[in-house]
Amino acid sequence: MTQPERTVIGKISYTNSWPVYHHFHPSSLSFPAEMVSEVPAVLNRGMAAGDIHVGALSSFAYAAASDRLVLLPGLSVSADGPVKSIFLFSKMPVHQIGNARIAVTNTSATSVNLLKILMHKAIGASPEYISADPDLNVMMNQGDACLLIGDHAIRASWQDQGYHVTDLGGLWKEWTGCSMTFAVWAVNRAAAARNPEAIAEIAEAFELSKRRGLSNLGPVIQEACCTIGGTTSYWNDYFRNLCYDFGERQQEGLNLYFRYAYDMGLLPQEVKMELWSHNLLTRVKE
Ligand SMILES: C=C(O[C@@H]1C=C(C(=O)O)C=C[C@H]1O)C(=O)O
Repeated sequence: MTQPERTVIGKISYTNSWPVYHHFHPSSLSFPAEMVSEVPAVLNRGMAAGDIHVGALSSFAYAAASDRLVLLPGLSVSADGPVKSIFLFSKMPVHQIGNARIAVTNTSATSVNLLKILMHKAIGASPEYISADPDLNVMMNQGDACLLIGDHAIRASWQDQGYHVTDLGGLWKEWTGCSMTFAVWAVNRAAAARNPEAIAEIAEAFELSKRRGLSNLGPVIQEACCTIGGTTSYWNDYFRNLCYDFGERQQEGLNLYFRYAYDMGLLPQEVKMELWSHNLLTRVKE
């Protein structure tokens, strides 16, 4: 007898996604599944290659692989203003960056491209970008500014080094008036076609986990305090500031980001977002 295929589910290792994953247990699913917890760049590669079948990834990476992926509805990591964990640290004020060198974290896709859009279109700067491991001190030795995301950005923001600190979610909101979506949940089209029942079960389990996680953030906050540090009130503010839905407001902001990314040649094709639902694909309103 052939072994049933194991469904591989991706999890963003950064705390920002924890409220959606806290009550999600692959062992409770009715079929064999395993979860891989990684930084976004690793999940992005796995989802594009088809090695990871379903889960969270950078919204930019979804767009780049949208011929192979469809979105799971109702899930994202978004912010309508400052995101509090995606920071540009710079030796000069952000509007004076000019053609300075910026070291960007190699763990991100969405924020690196958001930075390029903001620098070019909002600030009129033409910096040089180099990709680097996420380490504030090493990056600041390599350049005049650096971009960090997730827990690396949070930890770096706690060390006061006298740098200018710019929140990219805040800058995007100031410039466009829009919300920004950093992560989405997606499923591999072929995996969804092969096993729609499994994907339906996973989509429902994520939805339930998100609802439970957000209705009582206590355990997630405790875990964040223990593993990263910081106070209960810090993490309470952090999680409450993020939006985990993917409604019209989030879709509108993400569509605008995709349009700018395409204009600048960062994305090879225009993106028509498609939402998975049981045996049906729905196109997101443009
Ligand atoms: C809010 C954040 O969003 C993350 C940023 C990502 C990116 O830049 O590619 C990917 C996933 C998100 O979870 C963060 O990391 O702080």
